[in-house]
Amino acid sequence: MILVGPMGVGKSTVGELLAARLGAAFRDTDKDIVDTSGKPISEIFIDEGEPHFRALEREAVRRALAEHPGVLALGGGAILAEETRELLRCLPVVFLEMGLTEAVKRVGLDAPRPLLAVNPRQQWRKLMDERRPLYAGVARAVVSTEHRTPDEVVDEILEVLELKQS
Ligand SMILES: Nc1ncnc2c1ncn2[C@@H]1O[C@H](COP(=O)(O)OP(=O)(O)O)[C@@H](O)[C@H]1O
Ligand SMILES: O=C(O)C1=C[C@@H](OP(=O)(O)O)[C@@H](O)[C@H](O)C1
Ligand SMILES: [Mg+2]
Repeated sequence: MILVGPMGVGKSTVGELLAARLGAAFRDTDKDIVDTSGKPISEIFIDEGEPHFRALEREAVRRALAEHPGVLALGGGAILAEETRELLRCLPVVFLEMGLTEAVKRVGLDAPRPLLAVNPRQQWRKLMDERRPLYAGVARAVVSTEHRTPDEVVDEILEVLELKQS
């Protein structure tokens, strides 16, 4: 199962819980990139620039999809690559979503995201206008994460994918 959606929506948090619930392994392409390159994502953006990060990301996603049968969280911008969208076709992809106010709140609580470092509200709107159709296009199901704890988001994912034990 693959989780996509914008920065801060909870892909990493929910992915880990979902994997535990399914007794499956969890993997996160952002973490793979950090482990391989030996530095945080914010530093890769500063030192090598976003195009280089996107190339590392395409490779990390390709490898994870080939190697990893469990739950996989992608970085928020991974679906910008057509090659990645093509690889996701026919896979159980879930689009986690939330609105602007919630996004600004959550991203502020967490590790720095270079793309929202300056004027987060305006940047968020711009990113989501571009990305919403891409997320929706690859997803088999859309799950709202607002007013839900990460555990409740897991319940909803299992429900919509009809994997829930009754
Ligand atoms: N359902 C939720 N409700 C409230 N806060 C959440 C929820 N899911 C995640 N968070 C918080 O939002 C922040 C971003 O979560 P994270 O899992 O890193 O998102 P992503 O991987 O999508 O960028 C973290 O501080 C996390 O604790
Ligand atoms: O949306 C994006 O372009 C990005 C999302 C981040 O991952 P999360 O979605 O896990 O925050 C990380 O890959 C990088 O900062 C770029
Ligand atoms: Mg993440």
